Amino acid sequence: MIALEYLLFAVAIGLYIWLRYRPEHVIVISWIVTLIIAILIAVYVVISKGQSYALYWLATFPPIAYFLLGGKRGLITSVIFFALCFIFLTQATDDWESAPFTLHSLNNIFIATVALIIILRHIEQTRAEAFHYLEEHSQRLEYIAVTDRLTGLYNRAKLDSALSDALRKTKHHQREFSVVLLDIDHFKRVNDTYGHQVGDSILVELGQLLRCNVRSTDVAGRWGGEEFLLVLTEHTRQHAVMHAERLRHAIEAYEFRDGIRITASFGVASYRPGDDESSIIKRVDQALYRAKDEGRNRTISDAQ
Ligand SMILES: Nc1nc2c(ncn2[C@@H]2O[C@H](COP(=O)(O)OP(=O)(O)OP(=O)(O)O)[C@@H](O)[C@H]2O)c(=O)[nH]1
Repeated sequence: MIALEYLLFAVAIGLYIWLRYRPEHVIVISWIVTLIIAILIAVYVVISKGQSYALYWLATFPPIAYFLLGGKRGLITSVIFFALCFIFLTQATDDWESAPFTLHSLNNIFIATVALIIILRHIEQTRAEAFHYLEEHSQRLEYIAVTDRLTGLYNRAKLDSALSDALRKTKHHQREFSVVLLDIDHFKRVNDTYGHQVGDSILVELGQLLRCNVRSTDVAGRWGGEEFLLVLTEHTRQHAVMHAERLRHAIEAYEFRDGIRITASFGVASYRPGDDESSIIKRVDQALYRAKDEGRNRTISDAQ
């Protein structure tokens, strides 16, 4: 029996260590470990014939169950385990002639255990609430860190990291990728004519238009002022130019707030071996500059 106990104990420890490397099986392994520990404690109580030192081990079960199974499951498992142990021990006192405890002491153990379960439930609930609060808070901070406040698109910091990611993946997997830089034409006039607030609304609407027109794998963000950058993964230059042209027509056809219409100029640059962040941005900037220079409301690529 003792050998079996050691074996079960070793299995429980082994499974617990394995958990660290198999997080996808966390629930199944947690249940198995909890069950093994419940069996170990129950067997120990039975073979020691309910000696008081053995009964102390009962108190270790609720913390383990809460730790491994979480608040709700830990509570239910602890209650079931203790109800079964209590029934078993009450029955056992009839069979064990020299039972080392009285019903009174068993009641005391029962009451102390109920108190322990309630305290652990409270601690677990507080821990879970704190965890959810921190999780929500960190998601909110993460959102703020990568989002442009006005348009809700990604901000410059996120675009920088998306650009670095795209470059790394492209170099590693020999794939294509392109960037598109667009700038609203004569935006100063919009501000001067309708006011800065209307200008802001147009930037917001343009942000929504861009968001609806990029794939989930692409990244669209505000590069600064009235400039927006798209990082288009797995886009050849030809595809990126077509994409930019579609967007340009969509912007031209769109009726913004108060019936205002705007146009935008587009620069397109595609990855060339040896590129880094600054070289590809320099080319897309030059392409955009040429689009402006050649009359605006057009798309120019770094191959033209
Ligand atoms: N409303 C608003 N305007 C902005 C914002 N950021 C930049 N601008 C304005 O964008 C305008 C950019 O002006 P310019 O750089 O002269 O360019 P443009 O008038 O668009 O002319 P081209 O780019 O040459 O076609 C300026 O008037 C800025 O004040 C913003 O967040 N909100």
